[in-house]
Amino acid sequence: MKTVFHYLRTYRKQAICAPIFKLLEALMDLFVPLIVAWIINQGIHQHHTHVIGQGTILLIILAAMGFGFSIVAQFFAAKAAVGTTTDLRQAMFDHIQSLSYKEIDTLGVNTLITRMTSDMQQVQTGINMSLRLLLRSPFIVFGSMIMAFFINVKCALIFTVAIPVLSVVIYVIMRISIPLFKKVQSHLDTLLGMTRDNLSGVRVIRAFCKENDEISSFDKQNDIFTNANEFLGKISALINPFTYIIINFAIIILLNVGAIQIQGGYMAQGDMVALYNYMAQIIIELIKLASLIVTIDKSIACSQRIEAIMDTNNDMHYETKSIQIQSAQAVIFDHVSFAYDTKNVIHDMSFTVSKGATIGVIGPTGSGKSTIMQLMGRYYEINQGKIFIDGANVQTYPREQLTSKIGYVAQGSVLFSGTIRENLKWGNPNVDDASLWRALEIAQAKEVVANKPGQLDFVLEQGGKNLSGGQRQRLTIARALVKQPDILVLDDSASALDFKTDANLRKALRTLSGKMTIFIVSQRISSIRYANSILVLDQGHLVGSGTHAQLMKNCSVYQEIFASQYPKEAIA
Ligand SMILES: Nc1ncnc2c1ncn2[C@@H]1O[C@H](COP(=O)(O)OP(=O)(O)OP(=O)(O)O)[C@@H](O)[C@H]1O
Repeated sequence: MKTVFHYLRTYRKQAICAPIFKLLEALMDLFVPLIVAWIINQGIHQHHTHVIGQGTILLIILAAMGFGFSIVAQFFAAKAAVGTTTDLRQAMFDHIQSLSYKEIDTLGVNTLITRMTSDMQQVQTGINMSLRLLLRSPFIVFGSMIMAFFINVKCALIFTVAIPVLSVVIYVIMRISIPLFKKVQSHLDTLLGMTRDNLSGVRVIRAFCKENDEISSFDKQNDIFTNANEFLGKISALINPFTYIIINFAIIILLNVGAIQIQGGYMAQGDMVALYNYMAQIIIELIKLASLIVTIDKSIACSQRIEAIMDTNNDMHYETKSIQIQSAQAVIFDHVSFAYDTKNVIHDMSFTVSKGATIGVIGPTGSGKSTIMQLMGRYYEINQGKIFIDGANVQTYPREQLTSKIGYVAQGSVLFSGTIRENLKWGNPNVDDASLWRALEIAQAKEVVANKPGQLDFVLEQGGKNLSGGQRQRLTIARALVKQPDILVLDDSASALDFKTDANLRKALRTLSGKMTIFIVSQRISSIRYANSILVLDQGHLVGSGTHAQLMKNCSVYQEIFASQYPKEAIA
């Protein structure tokens, strides 16, 4: 809860005013039974008609004042709740941006989305309700008890027994339901993840006729979520019947004791009505308190889930002072080993890449090609060895300086909703249109954009889904080029291009040779054949490096890949 309180502090004034106005409203409510008793005892019983008139006017004034106080309290509570969660949501978003790939992998995207949306909404409701009702309900409950003592001590003793019993019941139910709610939210994470995977992979699902399988596994997860939610609902719903039983039992005793007191002449009939009204007020407040407790339960569970994200810190530390570097070597891997979890996926890897060279990276699926590309940008921290970019250890770079050096085009082409121009300018907001067209030309995307209505102003839908796979790949390559990085990494990012476009792309990239160090990760020999040097990976080991001709002589893995793609040439 400390994180929520931290952000609530900004709205301190509103957070203090809301309960104060709510208590003023409650105070009005507490006077009502006394005035009713006065009307009955003095006005009706003693036939003082003017008391009835005065009492009625007083009741109207109290109601109007209570209404006014209630509206002001609602205004302050809403302002504090919405303001706090807006700030917290922004802080959480900023914090997630600062997390490393490893932390995001560990947490999972689905839970991050649930925590930013549904959990945050729950916290907002919790703050709003707490500010208005958390003090009001106990104030009315204890206020009614104190008023009861002023009216009749014997009858008031019934209140002193009923209220602690009620408090214990509510506390026990609360203790049971908080952990249950956490479970429900984690089921919601899973359900959301399934929905997300299903919707983003809808084409694949249909292509494999897997709709029925998907529907049945969604049904299963939906049932688990529903059952957990129903169970939580049942436990929470126990609060009302239990509190009603206790209160009604207390009312029966009150009526009995009250009747004896009236018959003995120790209490007026109007006082009995007032006592009954106080008991009724206690019921209403306890019902509110019960639903408030359920809401607070949920908010506490949700705020703990939000806090867990805010407490997750990026274990990578970046230098803040930019470094001056100049080296003939663009990249050096010096005995690098790396594991995503416990098992190494990169083993004692060493290689050196000269500036301006074009390097091909090839190897079977899962051999570690993408991993070593990501290690260069320090997306993950290595376990052993050192990586140097431009002669400096990646761990000595400020984050922005390292990021600006590397233009990484990942396997999956990620584009965002917005115009093509906005997407291309991600890496360099100050670039002019002429430079954008140059980058598009090299990336073989010039025609794609030229043929779209509005050209650079053509609006891409979410994920760029109004483009073909190959068109998306070309735009992501152009986006990386716009950044004018020292090192360009094309991580299997030409896989959706036809052979002719792929060949044209490589030809255009050659014009950058000498100015930019280029890594081309590919499964196709044709894409990397003419690179200055080729790195061959197998099961996380560097099993060969050199030109195509050298590897054809001395690298069996490379020979095998070649033979699988050019069977005729391999035999010859
Ligand atoms: N985020 C991750 N968490 C855990 N393991 C991972 C992660 N990413 C990759 N791996 C594992 O690391 C190994 C190397 O994966 P990597 O993606 O680097 O291979 P690759 O050679 O690029 O494969 P491909 O050609 O299929 O893209 C694989 O065994 C893979 O399962």
